[in-house]
Amino acid sequence: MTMRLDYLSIFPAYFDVLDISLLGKAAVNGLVEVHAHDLRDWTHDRHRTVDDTPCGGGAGMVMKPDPWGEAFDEIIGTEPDSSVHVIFPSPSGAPFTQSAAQELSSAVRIVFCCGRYEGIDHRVIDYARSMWTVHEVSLGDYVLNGGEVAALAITEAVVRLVPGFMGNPESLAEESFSAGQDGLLEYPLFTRPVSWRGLDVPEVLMSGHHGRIAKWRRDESVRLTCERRPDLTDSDFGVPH
Ligand SMILES: Nc1ccc2ncsc2c1
Repeated sequence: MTMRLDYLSIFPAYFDVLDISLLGKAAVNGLVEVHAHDLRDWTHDRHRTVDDTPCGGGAGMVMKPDPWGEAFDEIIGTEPDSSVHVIFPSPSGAPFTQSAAQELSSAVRIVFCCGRYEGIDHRVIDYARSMWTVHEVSLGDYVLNGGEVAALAITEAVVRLVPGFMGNPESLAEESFSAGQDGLLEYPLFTRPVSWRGLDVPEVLMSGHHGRIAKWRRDESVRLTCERRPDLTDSDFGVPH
């Protein structure tokens, strides 16, 4: 199954980066198909206008609904289809999580709508909700200049989970937030040399004792999660098992 990814933006060149690295390889292998579109291609005035002043006043500009609607008609179609996932990155969206990435990794089509200015006329999102499966998602409590960087981050989080993308899928099971880690943060990692600038690899990792190594890793994951992400822990995690 090929996953089709579409990106609607006034800066479509942001998505040229998807031609390199693993993502580029996935496109070559037919795992994913990437299409970036310039929203201004669906404007009809000399200045290719995509924004206007906000109704009700206020600072900044709002993205007009018309270009989005015409772009949707051409790129996605005019018939409702719940199998199409439309993502609006937004500071006011729901937090994007690893489980959301996992769910999206089985999608056949994902369309990223990258807003700029103060945002997109809300009727665009309402219309999309009437037609497709819409996700308004935030990457964190900070504001970027537009949705493009967020769309790239979400793309990487999702595509790396597509079956066949990662050479060694077993490595996914041990990552932070993965089910294999019980949603905990990943333990610290080490490799050779054993001693480096006076800093040594923890002895337990060189012991060859798999039970002790597994316990050390679990304890470290619980410790790190309790220290850095108490929001991810519940009463059970507080006590290393
Ligand atoms: N459209 C837009 C603007 C800012 C921003 N910051 C994080 S996601 C996002 C999306």
